[in-house]
Amino acid sequence: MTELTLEQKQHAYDELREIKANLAARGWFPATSGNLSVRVGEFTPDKFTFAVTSSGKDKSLQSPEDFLLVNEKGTPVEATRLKPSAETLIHCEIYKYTGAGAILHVHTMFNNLASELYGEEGFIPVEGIEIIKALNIWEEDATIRIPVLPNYADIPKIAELVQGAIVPRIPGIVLRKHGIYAWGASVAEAKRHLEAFEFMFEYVYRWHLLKK
Ligand SMILES: CSCCC(=O)C(=O)COP(=O)(O)O
Ligand SMILES: [Zn+2]
Repeated sequence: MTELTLEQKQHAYDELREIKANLAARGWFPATSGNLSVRVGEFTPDKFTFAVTSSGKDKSLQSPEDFLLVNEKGTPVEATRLKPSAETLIHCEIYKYTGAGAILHVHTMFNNLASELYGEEGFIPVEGIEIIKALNIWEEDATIRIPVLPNYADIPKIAELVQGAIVPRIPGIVLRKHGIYAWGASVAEAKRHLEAFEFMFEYVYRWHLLKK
């Protein structure tokens, strides 16, 4: 596998910096929550590298210590005192089984509420709303099911469930009462998917209240 260049690393960090600021401006990283990653260089399911946010940082602030490079096991590939996100193993599994280019994880009020509303079912159903097309699903009145996994304290235990939870046409997985992982081929696509999911969660929750 070819060595990464400094330019590739800087480009990935620049992309993460930009999307981090964008999502922070929406208040989508309350209380240091959330993590982001971008894959860099060549990919096989068993060997890849990605840039990920360092753990525990206030994601609404910028610092020279915001990102680091890790391998497919979530281990830093360069000497650093930075710690990768505590949830890096979930990113590893998503990359391995989807070949995605970027993953965005946020905790929002509406993804938490929707995840609890449908937590027992194991998926959040979304029926016939136009924004489903943002996931590149074009059928009329499409109904989709966004997978929800239990929010175990032990991250490796969650990571084990990721492969089985991935639904090929749905680029996201929700952790119950925790947050969403949304992915895409690029940061721009992952952002579009994330925005669509968050719209759906708000719709699902508000519609649930209106129906009562
Ligand atoms: C304060 S939120 C608890 C951890 C979490 O769910 C999260 O997304 C942030 O963890 P990280 O290690 O990536 O900062
Ligand atoms: Zn989280």
